[in-house]
Amino acid sequence: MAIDLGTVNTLVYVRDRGIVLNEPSVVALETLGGIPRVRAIGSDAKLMMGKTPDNVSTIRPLRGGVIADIDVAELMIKHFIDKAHDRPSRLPRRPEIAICVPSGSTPVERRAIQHAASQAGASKVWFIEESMAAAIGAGMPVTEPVGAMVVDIGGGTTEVAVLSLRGSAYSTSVRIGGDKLDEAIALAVRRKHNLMIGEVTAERIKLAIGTARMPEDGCGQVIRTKGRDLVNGVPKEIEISQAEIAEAISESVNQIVETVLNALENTAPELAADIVDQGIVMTGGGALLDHLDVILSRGTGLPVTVADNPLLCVANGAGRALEDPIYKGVLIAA
Ligand SMILES: Nc1ncnc2c1ncn2[C@@H]1O[C@H](COP(=O)(O)OP(=O)(O)OP(=O)(O)O)[C@@H](O)[C@H]1O
Repeated sequence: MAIDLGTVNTLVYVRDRGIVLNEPSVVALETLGGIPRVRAIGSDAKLMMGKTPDNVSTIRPLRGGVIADIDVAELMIKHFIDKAHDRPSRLPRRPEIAICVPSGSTPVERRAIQHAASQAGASKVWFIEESMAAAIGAGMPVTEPVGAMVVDIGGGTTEVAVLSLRGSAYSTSVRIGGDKLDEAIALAVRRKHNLMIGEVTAERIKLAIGTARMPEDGCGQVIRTKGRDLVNGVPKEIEISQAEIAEAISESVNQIVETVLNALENTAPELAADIVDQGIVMTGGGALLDHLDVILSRGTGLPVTVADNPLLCVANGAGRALEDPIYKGVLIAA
């Protein structure tokens, strides 16, 4: 079994069956008589975000590429492993589990993750770097003596790595991902339209009309969105254009391009030459942002491709690393 423990989504991969679980990394806690208990985890908890009464809170235990709430993260991991077990399967009772962790996680956090996996029945726990898993999942030649650059844009972080011979020749991570784009959209709507919107609405706008490039006609598509008027406090509906979104997220997009340029500058010449031939591969949900590949290609002067099913690359790659002996060495024993 392999788990992609993401800031926004958690995926569980099971040998011979592929991805059996793909749910938001969200937990809803309800406090009754001063004692908190779990109300919902995953998709059900996400539906409650921003709509809870005072005694219920929705928590995203991973934020910005780090584990913000270890106890809740542990609960969530155990729940997802149990749920994957519940589905009819030929899962061994005590599987080996490879977990893909945020690169910024500390030894204490990794121990907590290991503890949660062991509690849920893992016979052995392995860790795998997110960018390595992403590259394997994208089908990149990570076992060969060829430099391969992967840019994994998740919810909390963007990980950039140059991989060769099952190892990482250079890697870096910045706390810019889908969440930052959503925040930038919410801020722009507040500043320009005096309208307060929640993070779920901001993400919905991004998924509907988000783009990394200014529309050629200067405005692009327009959608209507609702929120609370900051002046008189009542609900209101406004129209927002693709150009406004492109402008709002441009700073974050530029930072992603800068991070990749920085990585290229720090890459050994022979590996850099391979990247010129092979190009850059983007993975993670952020890779689906309209025209981001074009902007990155323009900024670096290199070919850029988006992996097939970029949201699934990390989980598929971690699963493959566990099953295929060719990847021996990329897993780190917990
Ligand atoms: N079509 C799309 N356009 C733009 N962004 C998208 C699209 N589809 C998904 N996303 C964004 O991708 C992000 C989730 O990606 P992913 O599941 O790869 O992240 P994660 O693995 O949970 O995060 P991390 O790797 O930082 O821990 C969310 O911010 C989501 O809004």
